[in-house]
Amino acid sequence: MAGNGVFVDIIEGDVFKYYSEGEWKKSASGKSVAIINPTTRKTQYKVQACTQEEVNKVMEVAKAAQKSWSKTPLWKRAELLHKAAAILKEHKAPIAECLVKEIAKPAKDAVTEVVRSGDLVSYTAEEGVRILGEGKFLVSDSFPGNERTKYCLTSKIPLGVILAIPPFNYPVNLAVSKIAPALIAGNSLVLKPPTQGAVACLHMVHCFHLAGFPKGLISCVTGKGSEIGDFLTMHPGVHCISFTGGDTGVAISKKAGMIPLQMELGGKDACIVLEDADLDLAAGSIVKGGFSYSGQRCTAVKVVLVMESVADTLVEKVNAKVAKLTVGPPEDDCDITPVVSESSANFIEGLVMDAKQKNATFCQQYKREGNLIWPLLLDNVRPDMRIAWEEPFGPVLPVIRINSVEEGIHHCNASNFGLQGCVFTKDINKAILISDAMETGTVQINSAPARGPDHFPFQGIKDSGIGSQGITNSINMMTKVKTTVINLPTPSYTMGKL
Ligand SMILES: NC(=O)C1=CN([C@@H]2O[C@H](COP(=O)(O)OP(=O)(O)OC[C@H]3O[C@@H](n4cnc5c(N)ncnc54)[C@H](OP(=O)(O)O)[C@@H]3O)[C@@H](O)[C@H]2O)C=CC1
Ligand SMILES: O=C(O)[C@H](O)COP(=O)(O)O
Repeated sequence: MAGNGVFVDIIEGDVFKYYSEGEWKKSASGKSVAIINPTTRKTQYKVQACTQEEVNKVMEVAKAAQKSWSKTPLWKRAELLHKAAAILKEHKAPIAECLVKEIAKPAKDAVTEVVRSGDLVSYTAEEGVRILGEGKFLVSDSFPGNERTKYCLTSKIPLGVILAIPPFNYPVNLAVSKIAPALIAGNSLVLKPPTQGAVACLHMVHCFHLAGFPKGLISCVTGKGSEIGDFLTMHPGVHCISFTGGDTGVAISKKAGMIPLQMELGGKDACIVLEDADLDLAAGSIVKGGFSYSGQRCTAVKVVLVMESVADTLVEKVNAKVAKLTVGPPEDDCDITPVVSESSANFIEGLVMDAKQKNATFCQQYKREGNLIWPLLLDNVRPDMRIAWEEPFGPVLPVIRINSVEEGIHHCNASNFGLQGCVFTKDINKAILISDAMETGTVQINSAPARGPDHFPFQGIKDSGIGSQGITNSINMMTKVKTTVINLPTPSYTMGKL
């Protein structure tokens, strides 16, 4: 159970503590933030509402801890990360329980998230040892006008203090995808977890604490993003921000100082289905891609663009699969569980009502109880409907019928987002042409969009983000190239020559 066993230190009374200077602390604010269980809509947990002074302290100790951590041998950093990964996996049950209660993630998926996170940490340790152990060696005489008098050695050095802000939907996995690269690269890390998902994050941080990382190297401050977010992101002690979430990221990028930003934001991933597609494969992928975790994935299929000639058959196949989805509480491991908050459910309902008013075809009856929304496929959606462009982040999927591939690509590229997309066809040549034409960070051929496996590059263009994630890219992003140039008095290849 949350806050029990090895986790007993992280809670006092009914409020979870925050983590600073290697210790679990109560905030001087005396205030707490409630975490509402999306299923019961009652307060499940409480976390500290940290103050600006506490943020200042965390930044100060992060700076000092980073100095000695950057001198810690790479293999030792890797060893600690492997240890943390093992502890995390060992305690997957209580952490997964938090995910069930805080964000209504289906029970099995919650366990998968924790195990995947442990694997991500281990892989990052190994990748870090490999890529940070390598540098470049350049000689000067390859550039016009130079003799061979300069030897240039490059290596990668840490940035300093990394601020990590993950979203609610993968609070543990999208936190460690920032923490592990930051640490292996020699940085310190300040985590601001999402409010929904904060308690799962605090448990995860305790696993790093148990692994024995130096004091102050990792900190975790809790509080509402709307209250402490700006103070954190504009803090002069931060040298890099790694953020995953919605439009908040766009606002952060406008306010942050001259520091590297890694932004993974929203998406409206399109699924283009051609006449020659394997329609069973497409239907299965659309249901999995559109409805897993109730559509609350940035990489969810968020609009289907299907050729008119196969649309009836595809819609029929998708509907047959939608009918089999189980709907209910996450504890029962249902496919469709309550969405994260009442405001999110209201937003989704707004999109559905707009589509209804504009005469979309409802393949199922719209049904909602509290935050639980039954899966809904909307056929014959047209571009004047909001659902054609906005991301519901819920179990509602629009189908737009198209008469040409160009029409599909045009719709995809007219979006403000450009995260992922997918195309279903048996013609690989066509698939490649479509992939090149789609303005998205990734295109999947004959499968639904997905971030994983976690070592693949993951990036969005336009409003979907800045930079690229994936283990290797994140490690590189959290480092800076340092060069040392050896200047020779005479060209190095002269000795021994006549
Ligand atoms: N491209 C990607 O990889 C992913 C994108 N997303 C996108 O994220 C959205 C849903 O996630 P959600 O968590 O609701 O996104 P939000 O943008 O609302 O929140 C993300 C994080 O930002 C914090 N935050 C809120 N306000 C501020 C602020 N002013 N300064 C700094 N941090 C702040 C939140 O804290 P708090 O919870 O306390 O408000 C949370 O930790 C969707 O749009 C989705 O597409 C989600 C996952 C992956
Ligand atoms: O937040 C998200 O939606 C994730 O980045 C998606 O991850 P997945 O595609 O591996 O589920």
